[in-house]
Amino acid sequence: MSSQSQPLHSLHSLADQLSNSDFDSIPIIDLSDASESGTRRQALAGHIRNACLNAGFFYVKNHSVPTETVAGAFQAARDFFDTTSEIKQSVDIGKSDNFRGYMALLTENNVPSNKGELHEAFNLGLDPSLGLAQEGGSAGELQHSENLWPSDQVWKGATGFKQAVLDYYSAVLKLGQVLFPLFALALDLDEHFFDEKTRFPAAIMRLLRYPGIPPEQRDERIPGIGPHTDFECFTILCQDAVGGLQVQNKKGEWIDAPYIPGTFVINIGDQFARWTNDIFVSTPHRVLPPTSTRYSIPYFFGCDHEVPLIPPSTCTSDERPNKYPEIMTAGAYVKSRLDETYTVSKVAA
Ligand SMILES: O=C(O)CCC(=O)C(=O)O
Ligand SMILES: [Fe+2]
Repeated sequence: MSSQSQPLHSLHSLADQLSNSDFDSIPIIDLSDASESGTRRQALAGHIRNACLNAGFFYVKNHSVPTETVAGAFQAARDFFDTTSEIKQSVDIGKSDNFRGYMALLTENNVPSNKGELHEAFNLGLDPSLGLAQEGGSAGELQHSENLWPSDQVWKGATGFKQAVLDYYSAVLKLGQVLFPLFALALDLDEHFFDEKTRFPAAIMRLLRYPGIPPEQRDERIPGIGPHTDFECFTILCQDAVGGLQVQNKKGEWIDAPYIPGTFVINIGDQFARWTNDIFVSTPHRVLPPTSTRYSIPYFFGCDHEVPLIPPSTCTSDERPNKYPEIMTAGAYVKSRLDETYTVSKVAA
């Protein structure tokens, strides 16, 4: 099906109505109908629309990413973070021009008045070996480039690690490509609206490990990850069963986003909020330091770097003029946000 979608309800009136309501839980959306056409697909897009206009967060089930692929990625994360600091330092983010590689504990800080965050990370982007990355890009934009992989010489698990991580990366990339047309329908756009804009998607993935600490040793200024919004269009997050992720509603209350087996958590990022003239909401979230080691894998999905973030016609009106008249490309926007957040690690590198 490719036709311009029929509006589900008036997008603007629903956006106004939902911006005046609040949420105290996060909806679970069944993606079984993602491959359907007609009314079932429209109904699915309607559920996604309500979630994006209200909480900015939802779970998806029946997403078709194989369980073994997810388990393989978590095992790879455990194996990597359990190696030596020498192996981790061999791929330190300080060696990357592009935010790729390993970040040690406390080197990230979403809230400048804090003292760092209690997680370590391994960052990667669209890997050239997948044959999808675009060369070059304009000055000031985020560039596609090589990832930093540990070599076989320093770690005998290196090849298996890369394979498991890229298997997961490719599977979640496909899920992102299933979601973009549904977001288009949710915005009353032709479902192919994003196709040309996501040929070389800015898809940055992170393996995260939060060490467990006893509650009495928690320092308020050292969160697991401090309150923040994500930068890209949307995030596909897989978390283990430990818990600690919380989402802030409009009243300022922190709502738990617990582990639900077999699901991913999807949340809207600032690029989508800006692009949709704030019809989609990008919601603050944080992770409390867990009492036992926690692993998670966020995957940040953006559009091609050179795409200008101009709100589509369905997102503006006389009553809702464009709030962001300064036109930025997606790549320049994300780079400016990464530069702000990653100052700590660059100084430390
Ligand atoms: O670890 C999590 O559950 C959330 C991570 C997160 O919010 C992020 O990396 O942006
Ligand atoms: Fe986040």
